[in-house]
Amino acid sequence: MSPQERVPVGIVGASGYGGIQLVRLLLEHPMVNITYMGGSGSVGQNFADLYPHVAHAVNLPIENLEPEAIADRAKIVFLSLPNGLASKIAPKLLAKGCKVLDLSADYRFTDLQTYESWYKESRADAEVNSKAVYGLPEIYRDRIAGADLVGCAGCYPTASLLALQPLLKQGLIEPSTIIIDAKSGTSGGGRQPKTNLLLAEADGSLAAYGIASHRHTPEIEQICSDLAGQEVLVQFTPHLIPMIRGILSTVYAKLRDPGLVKEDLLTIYKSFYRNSEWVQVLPKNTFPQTKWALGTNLCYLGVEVDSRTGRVIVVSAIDNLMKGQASQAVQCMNIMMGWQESLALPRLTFYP
Ligand SMILES: NC(=O)C1=CN([C@@H]2O[C@H](COP(=O)(O)OP(=O)(O)OC[C@H]3O[C@@H](n4cnc5c(N)ncnc54)[C@H](OP(=O)(O)O)[C@@H]3O)[C@@H](O)[C@H]2O)C=CC1
Ligand SMILES: CC(=O)N[C@@H](CCC(=O)OP(=O)(O)O)C(=O)O
Repeated sequence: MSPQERVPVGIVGASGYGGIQLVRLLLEHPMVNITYMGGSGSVGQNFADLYPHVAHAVNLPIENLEPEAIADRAKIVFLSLPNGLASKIAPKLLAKGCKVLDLSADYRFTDLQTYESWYKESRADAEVNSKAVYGLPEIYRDRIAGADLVGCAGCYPTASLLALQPLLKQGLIEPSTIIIDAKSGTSGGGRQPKTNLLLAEADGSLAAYGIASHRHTPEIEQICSDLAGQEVLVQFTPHLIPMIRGILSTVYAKLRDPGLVKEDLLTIYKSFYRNSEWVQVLPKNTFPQTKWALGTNLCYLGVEVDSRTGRVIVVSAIDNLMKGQASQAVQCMNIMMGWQESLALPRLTFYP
């Protein structure tokens, strides 16, 4: 297919970490052609000025956010912007017939009051929001297939929900006992300078943050409640780890049947994810490392049971910029467009 025959795609927030990962993936995608890049501080520069190492592959200007102009040039638009901006642009893009994938949190919540109270932003797009689908294909593939607007899942929620899904769907745990202990590399904080992400501040140190208050808590709870068919509250504690990319999420919960052993759980997990090529359930006594997932769309899961405490423990590893962000958005696009789901999605790490 020549570039002119491919579907034109726009990336808004192209200069950021999500933006450059989207560029990398979409340049390798056989069905799309990047025709528009948008931003704010980088407007007027060329993408290749910001990332000279990709100048041989792409050299588009970064332009102002003008929904009418974007819709004239693109049929699919990725919004990779700080929270609170997508909800101002997406309704206009949708009205012009675009399909929209938002990488921020704006379209992840079915209940806008929850979004407003956790994100301290008021919203005037309830009707549009009601049509958004949560972008985690291993949970909502069928809904994504019919959607025009996808609110791609957050990074910590992706790792944690893929670990929890079989347990909640099959009623294997007491939902009120869920504890999620998660660690992220510093790229999770984005490319904009922040003091706590400086090498001199983050290197050689490990710290919890957002304890009992992180904004991913209600997102995880919303999907857990849907999976369990009852209201679920979780204890979620994220940590900043002195490395660049990757998330490791360790999930704990009490088993309803204390007689279950790890072999039972492994059989359940392998069967549950047998048709999910992006979720790799590891063999007995094997637990994931974040470096295995780097640069890939994979989520690795390791499963254990502590018969002494009656708890199941699931360890989940993803690349926060890939399955936690950009490649998951491309996976959602493939499903929305009815294309082969794996198009342009890396399955092998570049790490040794
Ligand atoms: N980093 C991660 O691990 C993950 C991030 N996300 C979410 O994805 C979104 C993007 O994150 P990330 O790529 O890390 O962020 P970055 O900080 O790296 O990039 C943000 C982008 O937004 C653009 N931007 C900022 N303000 C405006 C504005 N007012 N108008 C237009 N463009 C603007 C910037 O453009 P410019 O340089 O031109 O100002 C930049 O391209 C966020 O909502 C984040 O929460 C989701 C999952 C994981
Ligand atoms: C290390 C770090 O700062 N991580 C970010 C989460 C990453 C992110 O951008 O969150 P979304 O997945 O919701 O977009 C944070 O804790 O807010």
